[in-house]
Amino acid sequence: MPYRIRRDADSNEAYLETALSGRALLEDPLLNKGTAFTEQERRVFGLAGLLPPAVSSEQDQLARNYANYKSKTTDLERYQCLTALQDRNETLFYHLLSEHLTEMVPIIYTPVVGIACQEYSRIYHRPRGLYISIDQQDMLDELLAAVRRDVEVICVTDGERILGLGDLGIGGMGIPIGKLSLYTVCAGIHPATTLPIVLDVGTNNRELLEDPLYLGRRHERIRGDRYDAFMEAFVTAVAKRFPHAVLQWEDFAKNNAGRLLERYRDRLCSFNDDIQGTGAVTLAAVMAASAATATSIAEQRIVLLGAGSAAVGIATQLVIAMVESGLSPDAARAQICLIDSQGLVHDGREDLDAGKRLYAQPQALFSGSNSTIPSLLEVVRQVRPTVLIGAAAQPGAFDEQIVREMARHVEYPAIFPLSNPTSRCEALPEDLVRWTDARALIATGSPFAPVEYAGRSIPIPQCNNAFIFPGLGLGVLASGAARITDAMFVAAARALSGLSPALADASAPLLPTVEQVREASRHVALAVAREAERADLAPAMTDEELIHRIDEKMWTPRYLPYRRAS
Ligand SMILES: NC(=O)c1ccc[n+]([C@@H]2O[C@H](COP(=O)([O-])OP(=O)(O)OC[C@H]3O[C@@H](n4cnc5c(N)ncnc54)[C@H](O)[C@@H]3O)[C@@H](O)[C@H]2O)c1
Ligand SMILES: O=C(O)C[C@H](O)C(=O)O
Ligand SMILES: [Mn+2]
Repeated sequence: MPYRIRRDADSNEAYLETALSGRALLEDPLLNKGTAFTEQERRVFGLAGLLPPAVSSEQDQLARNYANYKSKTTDLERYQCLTALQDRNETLFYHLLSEHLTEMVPIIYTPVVGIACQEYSRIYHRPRGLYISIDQQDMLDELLAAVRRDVEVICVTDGERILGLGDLGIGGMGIPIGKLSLYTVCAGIHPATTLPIVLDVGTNNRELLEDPLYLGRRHERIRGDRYDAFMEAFVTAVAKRFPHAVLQWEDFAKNNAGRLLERYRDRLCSFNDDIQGTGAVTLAAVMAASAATATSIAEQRIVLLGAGSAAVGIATQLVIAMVESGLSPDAARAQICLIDSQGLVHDGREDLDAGKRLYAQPQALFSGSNSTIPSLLEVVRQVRPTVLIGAAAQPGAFDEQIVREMARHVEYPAIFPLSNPTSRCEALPEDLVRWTDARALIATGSPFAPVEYAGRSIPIPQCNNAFIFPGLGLGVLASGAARITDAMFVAAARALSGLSPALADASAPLLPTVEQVREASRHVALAVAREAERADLAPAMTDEELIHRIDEKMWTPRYLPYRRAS
């Protein structure tokens, strides 16, 4: 690390000590304060002449950067404006974000990060994190060593399933960058300790392969043994260089997502966010909906559109929670219907993988159906679900007929179109409100403005794994947990659902707002740490000790005075 945080012996005030000076100091985004360097700091660090003469306060800089942001006319320009700030001054970037969460999180995260990934090779201006190609397998140790920082959280993708947008190759790098920014925004993890990585194994996206500006390797995706050997070498190198880091797998295509999770979950502290993080936030929303309707989770009849990473992750955690509330695993699974691109997952189908087969409904139950594989509408008609969840990236899939059919049988239908970005969402909240006369309990994957209906303004909560993974990582790091388990995600879900505004007022949103996410992450972290201890994966600590460790890890982005290291 090129710096240390110390405390003054007399005043006990924190200060930052660094040996960097001149341009090198201004060019390190973790250290740069730009025009806020004081006269004295400018003298001590050799900055004279390198900055305009006026000294700005942090507030002046916030005002200047916010005005600059406000002058942009498109979302992509807003994204570029914010990432440019991140690349020159991280403290100011996070300070500005923390004051405009509702406005800016949708820019650096879903939905706008999706456009940024699609346009990655056109808007590229500066590298961030690590880009590792499959032909660099024998250099992995070297590449990780060059990071020269103590990394605590890694987020890695191979770019094959970026949100609901498909294979974006190297452009997928926008996702690990955005996810790690959220670790800092939502849980205070210091940006110096995070590392985004894209593993470039090629792309099958024709448009990218033919784009002269494309920045990734220009070949089809490499699969099979060579892919697996590369992943194995990657994990081995990570475990050697950063043995205590949390490794988050993100936006891998379905087949690889599940396999990598299973292969590595017991080898190092790793989890798959699309499977487990999504499972937990959705479980929290279902728990809150159960409480709001004075029912138990074991009574819910759940229909999931999609049977991929997100859907299977959601189903897995619903089953754990239903079993905890008294059902047998078989009885719990019987209450969950998965629907994939062919239709209902049922036991008459021969095309099911092991993950789906577990949830196969008896085909005989659906004998009234017109087709051998019942459609979503037919399933809704037959099952009369209390909860309808979308994770299939099929915009408009929850159409008026389906939603009205569901709402005929259930007083407060819970409907969660979770697919991202907004362009992939299964239904628009304003339609859901209208079709159900505002009875629907709604939560969406991407953010939506409140819906105005019958003289009311109905806020739409966001059901996004961002309410889970930052707090989970924080809890793992604070407790020193050795592994990450499904039970930790269920604990996280329980903690999050405990903060649901709907517990006190059944008509309130099912989940907290993004403005409350830092507090939510703190609760999630404590619950995760407690579960780690219960499972003997972390040393025993009092609540007080744990909370102290969690709070100590939560960085608040503010400038410190600087002193020169001697
Ligand atoms: N809100 C969140 O926190 C969150 C988290 C993870 C994923 N997601 C979103 O969920 C979506 C799916 O992600 P995933 O990782 O599960 O992807 P995936 O590729 O693993 O799964 C997609 C699933 O959709 C099914 N599908 C495709 N077309 C269909 C159709 N016409 N009808 C029914 N099913 C169809 C596929 O068969 C597959 O089972 C993405 O849009 C992603 O952004 C949201
Ligand atoms: O990135 C998000 O907004 C959530 C999720 O991880 C996704 O892949 O859609
Ligand atoms: Mn994801």
